[in-house]
Amino acid sequence: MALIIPVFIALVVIYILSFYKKFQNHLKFKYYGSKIPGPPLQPIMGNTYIFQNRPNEEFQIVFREEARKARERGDTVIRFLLPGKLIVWPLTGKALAQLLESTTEIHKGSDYSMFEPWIGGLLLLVGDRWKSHRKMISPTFHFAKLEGYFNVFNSESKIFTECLEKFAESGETVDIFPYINRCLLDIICETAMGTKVDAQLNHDHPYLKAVKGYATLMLKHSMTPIMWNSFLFWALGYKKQQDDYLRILKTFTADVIAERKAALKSGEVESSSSKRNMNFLDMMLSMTESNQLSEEDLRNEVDTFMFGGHDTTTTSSSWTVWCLAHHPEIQQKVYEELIDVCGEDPNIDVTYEQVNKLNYLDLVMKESKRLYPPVPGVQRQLQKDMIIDGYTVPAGSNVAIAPVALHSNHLVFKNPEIFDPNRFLPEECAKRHPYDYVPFSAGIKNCIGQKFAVLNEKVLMTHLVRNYKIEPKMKLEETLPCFKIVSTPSNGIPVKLTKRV
Ligand code: HEM
Repeated sequence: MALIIPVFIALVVIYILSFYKKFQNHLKFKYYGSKIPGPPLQPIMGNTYIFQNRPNEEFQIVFREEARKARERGDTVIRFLLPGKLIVWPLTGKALAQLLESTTEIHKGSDYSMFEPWIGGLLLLVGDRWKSHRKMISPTFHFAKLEGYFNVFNSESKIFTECLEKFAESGETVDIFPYINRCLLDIICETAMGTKVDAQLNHDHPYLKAVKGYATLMLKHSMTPIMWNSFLFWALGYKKQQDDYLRILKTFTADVIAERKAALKSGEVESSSSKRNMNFLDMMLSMTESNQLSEEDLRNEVDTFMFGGHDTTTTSSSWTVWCLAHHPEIQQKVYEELIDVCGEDPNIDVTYEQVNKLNYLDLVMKESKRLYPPVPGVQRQLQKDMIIDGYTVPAGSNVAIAPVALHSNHLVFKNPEIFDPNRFLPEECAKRHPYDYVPFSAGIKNCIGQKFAVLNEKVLMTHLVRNYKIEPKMKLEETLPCFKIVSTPSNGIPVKLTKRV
């Protein structure tokens, strides 16, 4: 009993000190932030007003607009100041180079704290653990392995086109986004985990609903200072929401691991004897058996792959469909190339060699990722002060790799709002700084699944475009990329499909 009062006082002091630390940071960020160009600051809330009372789908427009104004002033960086948080966006590939080429500034930004209880794998790791995990996982994406995934890419893409057939027959509008989402979840589970989940046949898959809910909660957290206090986060009911989503997400991946372990143990499936031929999960399982990886590391990497491997590709493929729907002449050119390279039969499997010959589709997909970057931005939290284009950005600030701003640079991409695949012809690419276009980020923490993602999307497109003519059922600007972890379309991807004969 006698201890209660001192313990209580100690807790109060710790609580006040933690606020004091935050307050000190706030003053530091305010001091440096006010010297970096950016939108006007309000006394305490800084730039919070830019995001308040705005629907999410307007955020990307606002960011592009602020970046455009900054460029017109001749600035190459822009800052956003929130209470206790300084965010700096380099606006050109050149200004971004210092961050992307650093081998030490690879810590994810403070917004990723919400990610931690969900996916603690490669994406969030740093230091020696990151290096050793990256080395272990890289063979999953060896080109010979990628070729081996083609069976699954083809068979799941065929189920996808079959699921759409009823809409072509009835002429009814279909929001193609959830169809792509389920197909790509099936693909990542089967290729990387060796497990069939048949999400395409089970439309209410709880995992997909939980991913969506968690992403929305994360975004709300990053934009709402009141949620940054863990007590208020709990008291306002957000912690319960978070825990409910986490339970679904974690149970799903735990089940995938358990099923694969059981199937291997019973001899129902056989893992390859050579590491080069193993799928991602079998390779991770063999590393846990030899104690190179803990059970927790294994679960974290599976969670990372599951998320990284389907939500990004879904968003990317969906925007490519939207671009094709709105540009019939470009769609026709893609179709002609497909017939030329893959032949007349729309249901025949496509091969690795054929896909590598689809040069025009490649340009189209690159341009779609420019206009609608699937990951609009990632943030790094600086460990040390960094000078970016003459401005001191203090340690603890967040610096963004922001394709949403870089890809709309009118000084690099003329008329950036226009969809023009020819921007990616080799002679055009040669005129730009390599970091002016970074949908998969760059440097040592770049996307490990980039090649997988591109091949997967290409195979999906070959099946869709060979089978159907796609028309939009909304104006281009009536569905907009949200500013979430990925650029989800605000009103889906509503299209009309007509069976090609
Ligand atoms: C169009 C699809 C994709 C896009 C646009 C994309 C984009 C990105 C971006 C922007 C990063 C962050 C890099 C950074 O912090 O600098 C990243 C990292 C990562 N991505 Fe992807 N990604 C895609 C597909 C995939 C796929 C299919 C997988 C796995 C199968 C995957 C797995 C990962 C992993 C594990 C990381 C963390 C890498 C590390 O930190 O070492 N991604 N991705």
